[in-house]
Order: sequence, then structure tokens, then C-alpha cells
Amino acid sequence: MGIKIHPAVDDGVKPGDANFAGGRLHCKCTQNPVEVSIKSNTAHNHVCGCTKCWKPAGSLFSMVAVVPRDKLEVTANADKLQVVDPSATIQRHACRECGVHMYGRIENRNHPFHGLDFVHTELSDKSGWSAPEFAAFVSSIIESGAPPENMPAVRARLRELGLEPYDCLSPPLMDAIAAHVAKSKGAQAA
Ligand SMILES: N[C@@H](CCC(=O)N[C@@H](CSCO)C(=O)NCC(=O)O)C(=O)O
Ligand SMILES: [Zn+2]
Ligand SMILES: [Zn+2]
Repeated sequence: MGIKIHPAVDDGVKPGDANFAGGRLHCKCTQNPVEVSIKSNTAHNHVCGCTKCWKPAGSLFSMVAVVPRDKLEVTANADKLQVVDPSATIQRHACRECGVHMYGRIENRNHPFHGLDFVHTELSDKSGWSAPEFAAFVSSIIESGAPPENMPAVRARLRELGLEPYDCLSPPLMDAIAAHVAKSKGAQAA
């Protein structure tokens, strides 16, 4: 059997819709699901191999994107949400019954990505959300138990899907983070 990356990409990456304007996400509870409403499309969608992002059962990677935090609202059953790890940079608000992460928020105002919330658009029954563009934190799947000797095959499959593998974020996002750090230190570009 081939390598399963994530159910949303295993049959090929589907293009997003440039005119898509948002939708609702639901957790997996059959009764009283948590609902998050988003009034924009997502950006920087990617598959992520880190141990912290929520992955569907049996999936090697999560799929995660960002939206402006002022475009996201919890519209049902907010009382079921709890922060998974209050010490993490990204405060992931998860349903305490089914465990699904509904959104991740950065409260540190000095963080380069402050103002953006992290979401998993597979929790929506609509199509048109932005498509994943790359694979982040690929080596981190080993921390969740993936055999190191399978990594060449995992990276080959990601490339076949058009998801260039990186062991951190993509170069443009890493550059944006570094530029933010340089600015905050008062460093000048040469
Ligand atoms: N090897 C670690 C890496 C965890 C990590 O740094 N994850 C990134 C990306 S998450 C979305 O792309 C991150 O920014 N984390 C901040 C946070 O989780 O609060 C591991 O696998 O755990
Ligand atoms: Zn739930
Ligand atoms: Zn992650």
C-alpha cells in the first residue's frame, strides 16, 4: 500500500477557489458539535508533520492554514473548547469530547504570526479553501513514531504530490519570520 500523507491530499491536491470567501468548521462530535465560522479564505495552507498539530486518525501529517483572527468566530458550543497546551506558542483550542483542534491562536503580540489563527479546513464540508502548498516539519513525524528509514519514501511521495518537503516552514515563511526578528532587533539589511 502507498504512503498515506493525509486524506485531503492522498488522491491528489485539489486546487482552491480564488473567489472562496469562507465557511464553517465542525468538530467530530455527533451531538452538539463545536462550530467555528470563518469569513475569509485561508492562506499558507500546508501539511505539517509536527507533533503538536492535530492529525486525523491514521494520518502522518496534519493539514493546517491561517486566517486573520478577526475573521474567525466560535459560533456554537464554545463551552466544549479547552486549550491543549497553555505553554505552547500556538494555543490550540480543542473539543474536550472528540479531541479535534478547532483553532490555534498566538497571544504573544511580538510573534511574527500574531493576528493569524491556525485552522484545519478539512473540518468544513465546503470545497474552495486554499490548497496546501508545501510540507512543513517533515522530519518531526519521526518524533511521533514514524520509522526513520521510511523518510526517503515519504519525501518522494510529498514531491510527487507537489508538496515540497521542508524540516521547518517554507523558505518564504522562514524569511518572513527572520525579517520580523531583524526588525525587532533594529538590524538593517546590507
Ligand atoms: N519538532 C517539533 C516541532 C514543533 C513546531 O515547531 N511546530 C511549528 C509548526 S506548527 C504549524 O505549522 C510551530 O510553529 N509550533 C509552535 C507551537 O506548536 O506552538 C514537534 O514536532 O513537536
Ligand atoms: Zn467535538
Ligand atoms: Zn504543526
